[in-house]
Amino acid sequence: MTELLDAHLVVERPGFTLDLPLTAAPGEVVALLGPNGAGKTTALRALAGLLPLHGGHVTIGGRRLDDPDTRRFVAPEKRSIGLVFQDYLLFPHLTALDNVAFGPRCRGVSRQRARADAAGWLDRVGLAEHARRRPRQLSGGQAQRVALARALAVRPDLLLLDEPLAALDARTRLDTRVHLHRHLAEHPGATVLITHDPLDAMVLADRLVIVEQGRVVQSGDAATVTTRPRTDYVARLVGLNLYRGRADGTTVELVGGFRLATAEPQHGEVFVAFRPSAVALYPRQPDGSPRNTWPATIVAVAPSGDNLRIELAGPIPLAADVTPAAAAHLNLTPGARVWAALKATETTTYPA
Ligand SMILES: Nc1ncnc2c1ncn2[C@@H]1O[C@H](COP(=O)(O)OP(=O)(O)OP(=O)(O)O)[C@@H](O)[C@H]1O
Repeated sequence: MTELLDAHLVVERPGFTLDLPLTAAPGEVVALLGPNGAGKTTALRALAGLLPLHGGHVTIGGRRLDDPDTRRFVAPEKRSIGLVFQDYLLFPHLTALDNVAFGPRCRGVSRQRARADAAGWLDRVGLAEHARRRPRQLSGGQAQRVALARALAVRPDLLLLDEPLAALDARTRLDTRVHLHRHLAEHPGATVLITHDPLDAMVLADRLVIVEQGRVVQSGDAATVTTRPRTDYVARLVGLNLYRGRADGTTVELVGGFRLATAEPQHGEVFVAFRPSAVALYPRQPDGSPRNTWPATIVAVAPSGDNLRIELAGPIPLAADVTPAAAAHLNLTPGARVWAALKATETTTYPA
C-alpha cells in the first residue's frame, strides 16, 4: 500500500530527543500511545508544522513539507491537515457554523459556499440545529463534534487528533467515541491520534504505535500489542503481568532467578505474560496444584470490574484478579501472606 503520510520526526529538546518513524496509509487510523513526556504532543506538533524538525522529514501525499536537510519547510496553514486539539480551540467569538466555515474561507472558498458546506458538516456530526450557537453555549461533547467538523471541512489528507476525548465525562465520552469512530471510518485521508487511553486507541485505531522516551518501543494491531506486550508500560496498560527471562524448553528463569513453568517451549531471551485473572490465591500452600506455586504478600487491594485486583510482592511482583467468592476465603489486608498458583497453560511466552 502506498503511504499517504511518510514521516521521520527528529526533534531535539534539552535532555530529550524525539526520533520517530511514522507512516499512515489512506483511510488508516494510527494511534500514538505512551506515558507522560514520551513525545506524543511533540510528534503531532511537528506533523502539523507548529514545530520545525531538526532532522528527518514529513511527506504527505507525495509533497515534502519539512526537510531540514534541504531547508524545506511548509507553514502549517499551507499543509493539508485538520487538527482537533484537546481543548478544542474553537474561536469563541464565532458561531459553530462560522467555526466550521473558517478553514475553507481561509483557503479562498466564497463565504456562501463555505457556509453551505459547513452546514452540511454540522449536519453530519448531528449538530445542524446548533449552527448559530457560540462555543460557550455548547456542551463539551458538542464542542468536540464542532471541532471535528471544522477539521474535516478542509478535506485534509491528514487528520491529527490530540486526546480528542480526554476532556469529556465518562458518559459523553462513550457516545462521542462511537460517533468519532464512524467519522474516522468515513475519512478517506490518514489519521494520527494521540491518547493515554488504551480503550480509545483500541476502538478508534487500526494500528497502535507505542512511544516511550521519544522512540517507538512497539507497534502493531491492537490484538498483537495487547497479547504480546514488550514493555512494562504496555503490560500495565493492557493489564497483563509481564516478565523477562531466559527460556530452556518449558522452564523460564526470570531476571532475579525465579523459575516459571510455561506451556510453549522456547529457547533464549523471552517475555512471559499472563492475565491477572489466571492467578489463583490460596490461604495455604495448595496441594495437587498447578506446577507454579509460590508464597506472596498482599500489598494492595482495589476493585476491578466485578472482581478485586490484588497487588502482591514476593519472588516476582504480581497482579491477581479474584472473584468476591474466592476473596472471602482470604485475609485481604496488606501485609497478609497467601499462596499464588498459576497454570503453565495460562502463560504466553514469546521471544524478547
Ligand atoms: N516547549 C518545550 N521546550 C522544551 N522541552 C519541551 C517542550 N515541550 C515539551 N518538552 C519536553 O519534551 C518531552 C516530550 O514532551 P511531549 O509533550 O511531547 O510528551 P507527551 O508524550 O505529549 O506527554 P503528555 O502525555 O504528558 O502530554 C518532555 O520531556 C517535555 O518535557
